[in-house]
Amino acid sequence: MNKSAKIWMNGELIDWNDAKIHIMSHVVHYGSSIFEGIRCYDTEKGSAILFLDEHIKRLRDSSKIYRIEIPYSEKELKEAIISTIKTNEHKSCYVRPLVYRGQGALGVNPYRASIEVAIATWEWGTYLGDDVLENGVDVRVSSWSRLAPNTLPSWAKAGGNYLNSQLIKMEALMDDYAEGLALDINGYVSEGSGENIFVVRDGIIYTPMSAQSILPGFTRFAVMHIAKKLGYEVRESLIPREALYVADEVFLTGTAAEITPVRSIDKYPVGNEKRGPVTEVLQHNYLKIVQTGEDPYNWLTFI
Ligand SMILES: Cc1[nH+]cc(COP(=O)(O)O)c(CN[C@@H](CCC(=O)O)C(=O)O)c1O
Repeated sequence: MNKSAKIWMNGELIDWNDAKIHIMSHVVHYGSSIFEGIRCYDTEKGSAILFLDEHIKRLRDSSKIYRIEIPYSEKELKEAIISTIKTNEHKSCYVRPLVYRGQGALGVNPYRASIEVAIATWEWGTYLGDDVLENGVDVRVSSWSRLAPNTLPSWAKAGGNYLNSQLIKMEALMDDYAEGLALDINGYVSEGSGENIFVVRDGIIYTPMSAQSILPGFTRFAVMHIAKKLGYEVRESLIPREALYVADEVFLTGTAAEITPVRSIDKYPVGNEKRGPVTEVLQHNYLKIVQTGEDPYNWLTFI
């Protein structure tokens, strides 16, 4: 992992190696954290954070769902993020704001634990490996379902949700796949351990509905917006597992994953087993924004 000089913790910028928490923190025992994954890009017009306002709002939403009172305003969090990026002298980086329940008293009851806030930044290349944005990845359908509705809320980006993601990821890696795709409890396609998914068939672009145990991602939003602007029909719909096997194209989207083509699923080849034309044009339009800084949709915050 590419360490940076400083991590912001509760208002202070401290050395990376000193950014520690107590073992008796509630979060260590009960997974009581919420977080965001944000990218700052070194665009031709300068460094810019993609979807900053949206990520901070989703962090706020996650805190509301888990009844966590974040002790900083959205403005203060944004300023802290920008300050941390600049202190660490990043031109581009990945940003991880984290809110967690600290010390106080153990036991499930979270209300007696303190609320702590940290912001880490580091340089993080392509999420699923080098050259995958062009060559794609091999994935499998997981034997683990995505979170069941009304159990762990998938719209909250909470640490505990990623225990399900870890099971999906470990199972995929054990069989030499780059990623696992989970179905929802009804057997319809949901999402990857850390990404949303899109399926292209006969020129129509499909993606699971936001109520199908997914984290409704901003990259998913961006891809849907760009696709509609380009004249594609985009459908949020139930996608049966077998649709994956007869798709013309499949790709994953996420802040870390960006737009990653899928070249095979459960050893079934997808299309020509490489990035398809629809995936390529969407990837080109998405990356053009973060590379050139030309921002027709006002998604960038220049710092
Ligand atoms: C479960 C999940 N689903 C969808 C997405 C896509 O959301 P968005 O980034 O807003 O387009 C992410 C982001 N995954 C983040 C964390 C990855 C990690 O390993 O940690 C990310 O991509 O930053 C998820 O974790």
